[in-house]
Amino acid sequence: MAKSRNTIPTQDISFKERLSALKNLPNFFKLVWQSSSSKTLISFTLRIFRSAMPVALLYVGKLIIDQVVALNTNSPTGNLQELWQLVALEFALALLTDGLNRMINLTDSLLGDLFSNYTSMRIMKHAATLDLDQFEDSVFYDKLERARQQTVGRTVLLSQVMSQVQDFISMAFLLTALIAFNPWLILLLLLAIIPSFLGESYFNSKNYALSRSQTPERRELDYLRYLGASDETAKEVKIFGLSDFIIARFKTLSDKFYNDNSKLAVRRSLWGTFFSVLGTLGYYAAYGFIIYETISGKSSVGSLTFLAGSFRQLSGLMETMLSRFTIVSQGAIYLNDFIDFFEIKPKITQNQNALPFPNPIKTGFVFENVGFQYRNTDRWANRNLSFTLKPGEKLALVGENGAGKTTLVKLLARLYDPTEGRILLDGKDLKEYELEGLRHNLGIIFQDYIRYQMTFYQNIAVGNIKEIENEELVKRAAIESLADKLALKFPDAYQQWLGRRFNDGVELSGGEWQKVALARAYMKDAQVLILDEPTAALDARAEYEVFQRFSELTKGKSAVLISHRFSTARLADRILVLENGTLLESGTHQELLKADGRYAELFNLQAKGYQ
Ligand SMILES: Nc1ncnc2c1ncn2[C@@H]1O[C@H](COP(=O)(O)OP(=O)(O)OP(=O)(O)O)[C@@H](O)[C@H]1O
Repeated sequence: MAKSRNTIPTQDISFKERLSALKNLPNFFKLVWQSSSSKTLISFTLRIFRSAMPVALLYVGKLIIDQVVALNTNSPTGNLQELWQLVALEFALALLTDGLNRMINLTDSLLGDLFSNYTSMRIMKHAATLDLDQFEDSVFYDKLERARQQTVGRTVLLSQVMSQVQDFISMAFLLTALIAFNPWLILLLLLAIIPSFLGESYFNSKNYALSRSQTPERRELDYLRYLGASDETAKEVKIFGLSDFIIARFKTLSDKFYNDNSKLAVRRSLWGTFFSVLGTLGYYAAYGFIIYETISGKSSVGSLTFLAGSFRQLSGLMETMLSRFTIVSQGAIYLNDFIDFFEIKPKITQNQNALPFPNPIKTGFVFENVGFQYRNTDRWANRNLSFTLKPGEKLALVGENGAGKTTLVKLLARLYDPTEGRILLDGKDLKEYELEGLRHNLGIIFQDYIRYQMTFYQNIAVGNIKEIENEELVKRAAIESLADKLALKFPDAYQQWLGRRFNDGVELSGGEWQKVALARAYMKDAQVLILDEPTAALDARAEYEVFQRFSELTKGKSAVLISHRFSTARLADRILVLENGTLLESGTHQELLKADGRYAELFNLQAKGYQ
């Protein structure tokens, strides 16, 4: 399992790289704004008000203390009424601060949810445009996985950036006050904070590099978690007694994960403690200095509390802002993955002046020396394939496992484009036609069709989702594939939930699922019907009936049947025998038997089994 994985090297991210990643922030805010412009605006406005609160509170506090001292020393500036007014003002400011905090948290969390939903949808939308080939690339998959993580993780980035702006304004207020008193205090402040900032930024880049290098393992952990505890895998895991094997692999991986992470966390914590001591030292040096100035009569007691409070708050704010800067810039680096994902473009596209799919097809499909290699392999899944599929013709593809039958169908549907040679439709390259038209005109049921954990009705309607409201069509498709009898057995008839994943779902047998999947092929008025081993799970009677139906229903249409059962294949007008991706023989059942080649050999082998 581990061998097949691509490993991503642990790279350190330099300060410069992190700074340059900040250029992703405008794009990020564009997405936030698109998620909800009103909530973004509200959050921003609330934070501006909130940023003025610390200095206002401290200043009112200073005025209160000066009043108290004046009243105690019977100074002429003492005024009891003013004192109580100030206390009431401070009380109101405290209430307002609390209210603003709550409103900010609420807006951020709502905005975060909207952002997460919006970006999840954007990811699904973009993923749908990409090629099958791209999904089979593990580097792509890692990117998709990291982009997916962004949809949740980035909501934190959102409030972090907003808080940064808020703290910046608060800091400007406090700094003005501090500079007015003594600019040297600022120097002390910086000296106390810079080591802590450098430390934070160093460890954040280490964290990012580590977490990035762990993406393949994280995917494997998720997969193992799914294997070890899911309804779809439970049966086989039990029968083969795989649980210990899966858990052992999980443990090895998760232990390695834990060890790598904990080493870094411990180092980070030790250095963090050291830097925080430096910060505290800086604060007390400044505090001592302000006390000295007050004792020597250069400033009032109120000013002492104001300055000490400002200094403490400023040092706290700066520290938070600096360490938040590294979090924000790190978050911005993660955004690279997100933005990268959206920059992946599909290769299987259509031209601007693409031709509409012909209706009806006139001369049919022609494979001209078609060859295809899957990504990251030197093996040819198909090679030197030349044959035609005429309108109205029924073609059967036979051949041993791995002979290239399914690949041929995928090429026909342009899920992949040929590596060499070309496929023509009515004399023109398939690439010149509109993709949607092509896919709409092919009714394909793959052997690994999806068993949707949805209703029976929806399971059929997915064959032509535009017609989901067309009840008559769905029911007719069910009748045509012989799936309609299932509805009679279900308590909820067509609205019966299928599969066990959700409440009240009914599980079907393999053959029953196959009938449901077959109904999808009849949902569209496709010109070419392709069934990839459509009857493998059907019993003998059902198979016979399905094919009777199929022949009736596809009259005048082209059809491709992939089957390992020769009783099925022999019904075709022409049979293509594939071996190692190439065309070995072709002809009618009788012709091929007469030729006494591979087809005859395989046919007789199967017939013998029935004797
Ligand atoms: N997604 C893929 N990536 C890489 N190789 C693949 C992929 N799918 C199939 N192959 C390889 O391509 C070859 C042809 O596979 P294909 O699925 O076309 O065979 P098939 O004739 O349909 O087999 P079966 O009868 O078992 O369904 C096989 O050797 C297989 O290993």
